[in-house]
Amino acid sequence: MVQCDLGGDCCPRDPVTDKRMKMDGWINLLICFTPVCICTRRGYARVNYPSLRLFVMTTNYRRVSDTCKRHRRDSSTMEESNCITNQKTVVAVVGGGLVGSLNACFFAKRGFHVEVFESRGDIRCAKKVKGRSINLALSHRGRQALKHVGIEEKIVSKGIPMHARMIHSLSGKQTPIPYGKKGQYILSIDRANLNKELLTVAEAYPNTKLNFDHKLQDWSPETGQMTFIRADGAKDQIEADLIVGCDGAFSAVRKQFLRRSRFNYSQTYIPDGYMELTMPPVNGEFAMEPNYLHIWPRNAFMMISLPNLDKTFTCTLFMPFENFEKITTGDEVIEFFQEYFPDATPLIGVDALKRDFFCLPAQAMVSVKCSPYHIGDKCVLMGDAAHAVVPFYGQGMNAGFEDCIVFDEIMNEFSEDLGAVLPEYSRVRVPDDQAIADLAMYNYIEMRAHVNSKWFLFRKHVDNFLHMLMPNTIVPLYTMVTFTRTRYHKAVEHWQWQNKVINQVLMLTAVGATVAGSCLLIKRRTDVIKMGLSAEEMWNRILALKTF
Ligand SMILES: NC(=O)C1=CN([C@@H]2O[C@H](COP(=O)(O)OP(=O)(O)OC[C@H]3O[C@@H](n4cnc5c(N)ncnc54)[C@H](OP(=O)(O)O)[C@@H]3O)[C@@H](O)[C@H]2O)C=CC1
Ligand SMILES: Nc1ccccc1C(=O)C[C@H](N)C(=O)O
Repeated sequence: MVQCDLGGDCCPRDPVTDKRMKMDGWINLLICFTPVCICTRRGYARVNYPSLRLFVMTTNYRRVSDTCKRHRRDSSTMEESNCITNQKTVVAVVGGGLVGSLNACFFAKRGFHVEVFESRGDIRCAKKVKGRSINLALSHRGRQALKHVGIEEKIVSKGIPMHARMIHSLSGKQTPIPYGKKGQYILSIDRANLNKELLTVAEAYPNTKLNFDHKLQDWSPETGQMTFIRADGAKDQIEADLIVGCDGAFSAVRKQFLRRSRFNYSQTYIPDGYMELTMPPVNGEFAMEPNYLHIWPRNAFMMISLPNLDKTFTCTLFMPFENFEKITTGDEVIEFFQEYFPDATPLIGVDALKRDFFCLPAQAMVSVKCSPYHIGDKCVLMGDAAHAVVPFYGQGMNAGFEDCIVFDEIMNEFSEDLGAVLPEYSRVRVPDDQAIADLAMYNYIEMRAHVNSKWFLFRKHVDNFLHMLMPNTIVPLYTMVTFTRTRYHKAVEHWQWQNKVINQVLMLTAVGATVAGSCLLIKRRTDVIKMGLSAEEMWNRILALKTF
């Protein structure tokens, strides 16, 4: 048994011979460089398999020793043995976005040698971070994952709690609808900052290397060999034991899956697009109440607004593309905003609206479902690469982060046997990710239309009241999804069951009340007549109640 103490033997074993490596790093490097140089003469830098292996072994030797030293200080025997047994496994995480960088931390914690390949440059050095920017809403699942890598508190301290939806009516009246019980909230988070923090945490592991400007072009499921194109057009060929595809909704890793039999795939663009606008601070303060997710629900479309740390709000208008296309001039923009968002118009500013509305065209939103998520013991998809969802539940990132926890839990359960872990991960995770994809579609209708309905608000009160009486039996859907780690598909099943039960109970109560009321009326017919109410007036009063 290899010991992992400072004075003892902490050398990694050669993955092929299983002998302990005590080679001089310099000799190793020399051997490495020979094939690289020959290939460079052909016009591109090609790192072939044996050289990468040797290179990885060299770096492993150094990095794994460091990891072991660190673990020894933590005096965790379990971790020590992990870092020795896993030294052979090279994990390539493709995509250094939110899920990729977090995943790198999970694998690094296990002592694997982790290489992250990201198509962009290092966003920590960029002046402006390109790409989608719909505000993130961090909730329980995402927080649990961040806690696992020790940065929950840091990220939470930079988030803005949103305790409730704030509904803006056409007349400008604002009505809050709490997300859950007192003290329950979601957090408005800056995506770029979170991504930067996660990259920094990943990089701090001595057994992790971040490779920016590496865009995956192709890979082989048989050998695990990947071809990357670098920013200067040069190609790198790299091999890994496990490829983790975290390269987003248009994943290049997933392309290989599409060529295989019995791989299910669907992609749906919704007919609506989104456009982001900024609401600046007023006199250095937030222009509206900051601790809410503001919604202007207009049935067929909506605008939402989430607070940022710089006291601005990011307003996002979600609307069918055809409506966007009807607005072609600055005056039409103002007319549209005055009609549907009169209270927000002066806060965003007429000039800014006229200008910003035409800066970028409305962006599309796609939902991707696929299964399974793995190929043999070689490759697994996570985050948007496995399940891009529309943004309306604010669960895209949380689900992607939870993917990392679920994978980690299964790794424990199956003692890191990738041949068993990967199929189990697909089995467990596919139904949950598909459930949240459907819920995200549903939540658009809830946010833009249902929140206007008195019946919906009444049902919310009923659900909350019953939840208070029977906290384990009746749990509002939003609570299960956002404030617990109830499996998404179980949450949907439970929601459907409790809806049926509550609606039946309400129906019976209504019938009972009507019967009782009618009996009373008949019994006191004379009193009603005395009140001078005609049958028609009675009927009108009943109709007035129906709008409720
Ligand atoms: N609110 C928002 O605007 C956004 C939210 N999110 C949230 O984050 C969640 C999870 O995101 P995640 O799964 O990490 O996906 P992301 O899209 O955030 O990250 C994927 C990363 O992989 C990179 N990439 C893409 N193709 C390749 C390739 N061929 N080779 C190497 N790198 C590649 C992407 O770069 P590039 O972008 O240049 O293609 C990107 O940096 C989403 O579900 C969503 O909810 C994510 C993005 C935006
Ligand atoms: N972050 C988002 C981005 C776009 C659209 C919605 C959200 C939400 O978070 C919605 C929230 N969960 C809600 O149900 O009110």
